[in-house]
Amino acid sequence: DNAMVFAFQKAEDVLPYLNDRCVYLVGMMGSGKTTVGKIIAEVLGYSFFDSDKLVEQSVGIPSVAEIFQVHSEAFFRDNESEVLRDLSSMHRLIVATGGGAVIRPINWSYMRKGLTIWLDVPLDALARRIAAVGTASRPLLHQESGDPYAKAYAKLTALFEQRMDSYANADARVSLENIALKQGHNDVNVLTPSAIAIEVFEYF
Ligand SMILES: Nc1ncnc2c1ncn2[C@@H]1O[C@H](COP(=O)(O)OP(=O)(O)OP(=O)(O)O)[C@@H](O)[C@H]1O
Ligand SMILES: O=C(O)C1=C[C@@H](O)[C@@H](O)[C@H](O)C1
Ligand SMILES: [Mg+2]
Repeated sequence: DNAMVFAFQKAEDVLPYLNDRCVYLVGMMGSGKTTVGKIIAEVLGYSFFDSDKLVEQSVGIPSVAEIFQVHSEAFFRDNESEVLRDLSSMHRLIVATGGGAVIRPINWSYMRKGLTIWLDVPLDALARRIAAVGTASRPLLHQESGDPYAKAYAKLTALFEQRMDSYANADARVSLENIALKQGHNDVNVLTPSAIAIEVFEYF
């Protein structure tokens, strides 16, 4: 599509500024770190890593939800920090971090070696996206009963309250609300992942 063609062009312009550094995408669950990160990596010719996936591989358990169940959130967080430490010694990577990676200061000491970008997405849009795919893979949002949208929205609100100052540590904030407004829309859902990737390049 057109946005992808434009993203490839824009990538060529911004590559010299990035200068082989890694890019860490931070943001709430469902903000698009994995989806947008893969596109950014593709157009830049960088390698993509998802820290949640790397933790699953290093622990030898195939899902974050099971790691939380079999071990604990603390065990997951310890492994997440080790993964980020290992990635921080590499170059030319796009890293989708876990939504909670920002809460540990040690993780910032690793991520600061590269460029950190906060994908800031309104909570109602997050809850809508997550309700559409179900909460089974996101243990902090999972609920056995009730309306998935309402439950996800309530939990996301509580998490965001605790974490917003930590997300704000990022070098840049990419606000989907602001991008949509700039383009004359009042719904962030019109923004495609490739259009968002292009906006991220503004901060390189
Ligand atoms: N721009 C977009 N428009 C519509 N849907 C999107 C957009 N970006 C991502 N999504 C959808 O939202 C859901 C969450 O996206 P994604 O998995 O990339 O988020 P994430 O930030 O990696 O979340 P997590 O922290 O839980 O891993 C996915 O189902 C994805 O397809
Ligand atoms: O926001 C969070 O705390 C999380 C986000 C996911 O990426 C996973 O890292 C895990 O489900 C926890
Ligand atoms: Mg992800």
